[in-house]
Amino acid sequence: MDDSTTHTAGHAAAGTGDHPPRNPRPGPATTNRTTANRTTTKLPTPSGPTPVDAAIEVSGVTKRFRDTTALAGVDLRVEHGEVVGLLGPNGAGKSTLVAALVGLRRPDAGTIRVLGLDPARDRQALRGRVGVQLQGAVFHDALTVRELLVLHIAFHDAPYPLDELLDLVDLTAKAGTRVERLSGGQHQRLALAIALAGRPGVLVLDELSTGLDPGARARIRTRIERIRDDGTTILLVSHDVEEVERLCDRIVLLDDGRVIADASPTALVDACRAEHPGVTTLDGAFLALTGTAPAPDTDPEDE
Ligand SMILES: Nc1ncnc2c1ncn2[C@@H]1O[C@H](COP(=O)(O)OP(=O)(O)OP(=O)(O)O)[C@@H](O)[C@H]1O
Repeated sequence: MDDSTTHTAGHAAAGTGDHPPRNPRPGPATTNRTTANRTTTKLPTPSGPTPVDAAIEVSGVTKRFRDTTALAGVDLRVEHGEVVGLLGPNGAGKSTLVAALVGLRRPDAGTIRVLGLDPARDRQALRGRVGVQLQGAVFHDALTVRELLVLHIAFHDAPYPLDELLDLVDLTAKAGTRVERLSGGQHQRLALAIALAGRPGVLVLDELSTGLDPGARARIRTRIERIRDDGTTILLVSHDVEEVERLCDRIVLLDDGRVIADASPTALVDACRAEHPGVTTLDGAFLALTGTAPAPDTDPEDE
């Protein structure tokens, strides 16, 4: 995937209307879940009056790859300024959904609107208004970090100054290093810098801190908190339940290409506990709801 598709140019700084203050939607409702091999679970889902124009609106989206259904009718709404975590087991459809959200894949059916635009059709118009950090992004290896960031900064109307951007992702000391010489974690932070360069109103982060050491992870999370508190809408795709719990207002749980839960972290655990009394943590709720909990240890002497 090239840089231009991985990351965006343009503008949308704070105060342009793309990201008013954070405004998570309160209030319980229910979502039913039925699968052939698991119990039906009722979970709270946000409710209440919905504004006309959300930052991200996904409606009835399906995507098939030959005999695999990656997305099977996904509905998702992310309000302006909301921070939503997208969780799900391997193969749940998270990356496929992200690819559709950033215009890299067209759904077979359903509609997607990001800031009111169709990401597949209106990619140019969304450049700079949506920042995207994808797993495994590929950049121009021969450029230095500074050169690459200067290039991306030039795409935007109201970008971060270079020094601020480098500091934001802890790469000041690596500004003169060629991209090919970066470690995996440094490369990941460079991808984040590129996603952030134009101060986007909507940020899609796919595995924000995968591959980062604990110190780098903590620093990046603190910085994302700052960006979140400025009112940026964030969709955070992650396997890291702790990270999602810390950063997100709401969690959308995807399994087998379907949304099986949509609730605040606390509401999700509480609702899950009603059917799985042992569940006390988000980790536990994830395992119970997705049916991925390991089988209890069996004592051979019992057999
Ligand atoms: N290009 C493709 N061709 C065929 N099948 C695909 C393709 N991309 C994804 N799939 C399939 O679609 C399903 C969803 O994959 P996807 O990568 O979206 O899941 P994911 O939730 O991101 O998984 P992970 O957590 O492992 O990254 C999987 O069954 C996967 O094998």
